[in-house]
Amino acid sequence: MRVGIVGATGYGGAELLRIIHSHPHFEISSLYTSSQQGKDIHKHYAHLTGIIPSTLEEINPIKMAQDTDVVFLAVPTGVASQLAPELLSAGCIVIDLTGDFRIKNTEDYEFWYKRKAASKEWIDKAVYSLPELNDSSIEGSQFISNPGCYPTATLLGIAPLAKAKMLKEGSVIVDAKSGVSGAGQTISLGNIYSELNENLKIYKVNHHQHIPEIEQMLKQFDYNSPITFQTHLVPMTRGIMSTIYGTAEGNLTEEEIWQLYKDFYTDKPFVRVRDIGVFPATKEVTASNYCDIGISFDERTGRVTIVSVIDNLMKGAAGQAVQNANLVFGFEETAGLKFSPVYP
Ligand SMILES: NC(=O)C1=CN([C@@H]2O[C@H](COP(=O)(O)OP(=O)(O)OC[C@H]3O[C@@H](n4cnc5c(N)ncnc54)[C@H](OP(=O)(O)O)[C@@H]3O)[C@@H](O)[C@H]2O)C=CC1
Ligand SMILES: CC(=O)N[C@@H](CCC(=O)OP(=O)(O)O)C(=O)O
Repeated sequence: MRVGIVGATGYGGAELLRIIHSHPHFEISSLYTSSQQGKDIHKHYAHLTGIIPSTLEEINPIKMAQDTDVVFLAVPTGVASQLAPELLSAGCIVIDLTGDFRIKNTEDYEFWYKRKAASKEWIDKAVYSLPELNDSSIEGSQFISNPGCYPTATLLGIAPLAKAKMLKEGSVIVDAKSGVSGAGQTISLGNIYSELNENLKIYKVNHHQHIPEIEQMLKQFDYNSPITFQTHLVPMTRGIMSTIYGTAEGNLTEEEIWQLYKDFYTDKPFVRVRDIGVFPATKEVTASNYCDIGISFDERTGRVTIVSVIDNLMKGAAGQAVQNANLVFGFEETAGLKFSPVYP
């Protein structure tokens, strides 16, 4: 299958290139840019020298539909709302990594993202796919909305308890932390070395744009309360740790809660539930598509602590996008994604 990538010069795009380069069923066909037409990709990314010889092309939906079988959009949020409908109308299959089509309620999108929503017609056509939590097959879908990085880690951490209706309404608090590549390659004052090094910062307090995405999915599990969700920037390149607190209902023991998680993810190749009392670190999933989960139940307080880690560029973005593309084309879910984490 011929793959086109829009935003190949960004971090998500670079990670897509790394995966697709050795994918058994996909091949890199065309790379598209809004600012570097005619340049070779290795002029932007020297690490790709001699590996991926490809010249960046201008974005032209009609030609893209002819030249590719699937297009990944690794562009800033706000860009896909215009671009995706043009590509879809031209006949492309689109996997969108941005936030533009995840939130089904346009008022919610505009409130949290502070920008105009995409057209409702296309939002309704977009299939939001966090593969481990999908109720039905996405094979044959034309338009996939790939989940956000924090929602992926958080929802995989909460889902088994929430779906089992064992989380007390109003009790969920999420304390999440991300490496700096989560902000992409765009330069900003907050992301320069002297601001980040030996520093820990909370940001977007009570206003993070991923809150409605998480709550939208929790509603599908019949958990209807708002959540408290905070995000922190950590001086590391990759990784997200989402630490989730919630009050457990149903008088289960720690072992029973752990078993619930083991059973829930038993046939899910990318989710690894750790043994009781063992908690994952971000480095243990670096550069892989795994989400690792650790669980503890405090009988004194009745609260469960769940720790969920991912690589934001992999399971949080490009890895999950390829996992979704595999499912759309009916390939093995793990095709091209079987590599182990890079450690140390
Ligand atoms: N980084 C992460 O961990 C995650 C990112 N995402 C989402 O994935 C998307 C890509 O993120 P990321 O790779 O980090 O971002 P980057 O800022 O690293 O890259 C974005 C790329 O988009 C291209 N671009 C910019 N403006 C336009 C435009 N008007 N039209 C077309 N292309 C444009 C640029 O390439 P060029 O100038 O060559 O066109 C740029 O390289 C974002 O929507 C982000 O929210 C989702 C989950 C996690
Ligand atoms: C570290 C960091 O800045 N992370 C970004 C993740 C943004 C992202 O992935 O945006 P969408 O999924 O909403 O498009 C943030 O917290 O906004």
